[in-house]
Amino acid sequence: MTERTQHPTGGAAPGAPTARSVRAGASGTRAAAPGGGTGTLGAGAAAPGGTSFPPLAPGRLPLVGHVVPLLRDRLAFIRKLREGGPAVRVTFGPKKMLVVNSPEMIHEMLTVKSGQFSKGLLFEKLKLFGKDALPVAEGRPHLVRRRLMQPKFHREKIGGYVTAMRDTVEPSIAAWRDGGTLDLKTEMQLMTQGVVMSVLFSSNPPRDPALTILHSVDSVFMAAIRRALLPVALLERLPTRRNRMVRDSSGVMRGAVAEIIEEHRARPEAYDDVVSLLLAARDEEGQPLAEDDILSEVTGILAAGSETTAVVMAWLFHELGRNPALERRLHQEIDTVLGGDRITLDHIGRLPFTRMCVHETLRMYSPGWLVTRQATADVRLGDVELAAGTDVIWSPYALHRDPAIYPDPDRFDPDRWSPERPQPPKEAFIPFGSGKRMCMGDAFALTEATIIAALIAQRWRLRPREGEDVRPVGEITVHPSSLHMVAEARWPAVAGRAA
Ligand code: HEM
Repeated sequence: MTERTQHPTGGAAPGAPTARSVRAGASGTRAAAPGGGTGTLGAGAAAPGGTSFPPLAPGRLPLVGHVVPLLRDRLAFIRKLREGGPAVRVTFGPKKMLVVNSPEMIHEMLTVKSGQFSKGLLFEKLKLFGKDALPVAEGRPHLVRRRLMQPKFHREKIGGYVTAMRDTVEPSIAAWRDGGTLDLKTEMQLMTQGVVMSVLFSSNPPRDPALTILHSVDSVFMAAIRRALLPVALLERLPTRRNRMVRDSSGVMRGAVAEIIEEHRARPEAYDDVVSLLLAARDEEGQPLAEDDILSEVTGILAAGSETTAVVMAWLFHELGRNPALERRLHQEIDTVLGGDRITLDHIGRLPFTRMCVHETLRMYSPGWLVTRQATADVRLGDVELAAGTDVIWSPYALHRDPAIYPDPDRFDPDRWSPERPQPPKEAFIPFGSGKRMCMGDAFALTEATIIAALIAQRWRLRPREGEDVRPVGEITVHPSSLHMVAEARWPAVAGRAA
């Protein structure tokens, strides 16, 4: 597939249609082209003032729009849209959306023009986790919450989490059986959920209750992405079995979080973590946060911080499993720097190849394949005018696999990140987003990923399971269709020894 259409500088690729109209379609607004055009583009001159009208993506059917290619393969669909140039229009039934491909336009939207955008459709649906949780809150409530929570995520603070992160994941890794088969995505989910819960909420439930929480978070995530892409919102309100399951899952998840909060209330002196911070917070009138707000916030952090890092770790070991030469380099680095020692903060800065592997996984398998925004006012992005109400999509996954920015984008090549090689422009590598809504857990995630990678590589080689077809699937994150790997002890004498 030729995916390349657009240069990182945002210029249209050879063969991409030339724009001539002025207004990108907002939901419910007719996308009018001057001269009574249909809104689709033919070759034409740019409108006066240098405004362009994004083309409609090919493959649209009457009534359903682009639902068919989307249903067939979400990730292939979103990547293919890059062929349409810097921005392209899609429709899902009556929903009209603008997909922004150009790194410069994405950057503009997330940074200098962020005040003219709300988080949009996907995050509306993610309110299933709590209506004002940090990742979905808007305006002043968002700002206040972000300022409140930020101290727990500062880079300097993260160094203090290293021991707790290591101690949380080490026992599970040490308990793997030599020759045993692992469901790697679930293993990683349990580990990253465990890290968030123990480091930020001082709670580390045993495997079975942890699995229950995991499944309920998964089920709510799946519902959110499905609902965001559903052509008709009404369907999510019907009393179907699926919708009832979502409500039940949400109840399970919030119930587990409520227990943690209750324990913190009962013994406040025993804790100094995110939950204590929320319990101690006072608003401008000196009032504590409402119980429901605390619940939403804790649930939001749990959801935002577990699945993302988990899939990155699963993909990292999948790639190492099929690239033995890279795996050997990782093992060499770990053996040289750590030897048989337990990882500490001091080691983390001395693992450049491990960090490059994490970076390359974040590029190739950026967990966010679909991020939304909605224009809250008429706004211009690049040379495209968006009417207030326009729904926008951008895709870290598609951006990071653009062959014009990353040659041979489907090849796992950690050396791309070597300081000797030319680096992509900073707007073109944004797995954590950018601007005021940028991931608050970026440093947390990178440290955690390095620790997990090092701990696994210190003890194990993870071999692909024969005959397994591992494909990326676009759910809330880009996750493997199925990923089982066989654990082979690197040092059989110590592999089974619990930490
Ligand atoms: C590899 C792991 C991760 C990736 C790739 C990732 C990615 C992202 C992205 C792309 C956003 C911004 C979405 C947008 O612009 O609309 C975001 C937001 C957020 N992330 Fe992460 N994330 C990761 C891990 C974490 C972790 C570990 C935590 C916390 C423990 C976390 C907490 C958050 C929060 C609270 C927000 C909302 C920030 C705001 O709206 O102000 N993330 N993340």
